[in-house]
Amino acid sequence: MRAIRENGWVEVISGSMFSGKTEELLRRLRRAEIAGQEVVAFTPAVDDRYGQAELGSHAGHTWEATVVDNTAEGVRSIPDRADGASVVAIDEANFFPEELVAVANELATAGRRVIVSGTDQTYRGEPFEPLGQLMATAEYVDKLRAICAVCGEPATRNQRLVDGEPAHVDEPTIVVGAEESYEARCRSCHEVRTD
Ligand SMILES: Nc1ncnc2c1ncn2[C@@H]1O[C@H](COP(=O)(O)OP(=O)(O)O)[C@@H](O)[C@H]1O
Ligand SMILES: Cc1cn([C@H]2C[C@H](O)[C@@H](COP(=O)(O)O)O2)c(=O)[nH]c1=O
Ligand SMILES: [Zn+2]
Repeated sequence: MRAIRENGWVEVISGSMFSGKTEELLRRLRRAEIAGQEVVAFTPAVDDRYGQAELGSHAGHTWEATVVDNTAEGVRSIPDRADGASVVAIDEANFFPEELVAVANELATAGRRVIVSGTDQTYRGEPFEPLGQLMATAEYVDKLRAICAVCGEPATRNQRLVDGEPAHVDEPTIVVGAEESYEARCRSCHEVRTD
């Protein structure tokens, strides 16, 4: 006979910007709370779009969160700060370093339900780590699509715009922003300047 084990696991919610990742994360957290589970949420210090200590969606919904430095040290502080919570949520994972992969898996191995959300592609259309590694090692992955701002087809890509024009390939990878500097686009409509 097999022993009963209290397994934890990692769930990843990914996809383009505006695809509903944060709305989906908040939905899962609301349900966990209704089930009487202790929930803790973390957000990186770099993402100040919605104020400091909350997760926020483009539609304006929020959830109280602990702000963590987006450094290896900050990520390593998550298990201690998660205390006894059985559900650990991490939003905007694309701003965290690769140490997040080990920490998420460590928490799951210790029996926690870990829900990680973040966009999986840079504005260049490349993998946005650590999402690639998280998606590969997670038990559950949901990749959401937004609506392409140009043609209305399902959007999987992140269009960065500078003064209304496609951003150049040599720009920094990390630029915090929302509607003022990004659009969701499909593969055909996505553009990166190379001149
Ligand atoms: N191009 C778009 N496609 C779909 N939803 C959009 C788009 N632009 C704005 N939205 C809004 O964004 C909301 C999703 O916000 P959010 O959960 O914060 O997305 P994400 O976390 O994936 O960036 C949608 O419910 C909708 O109200
Ligand atoms: C594509 C891309 C995005 N970012 C930033 C822009 C936003 O602040 C977040 C994504 O937020 P969302 O909740 O998924 O809407 O990431 C970036 O810094 N670099 C990029 O290439
Ligand atoms: Zn399109």
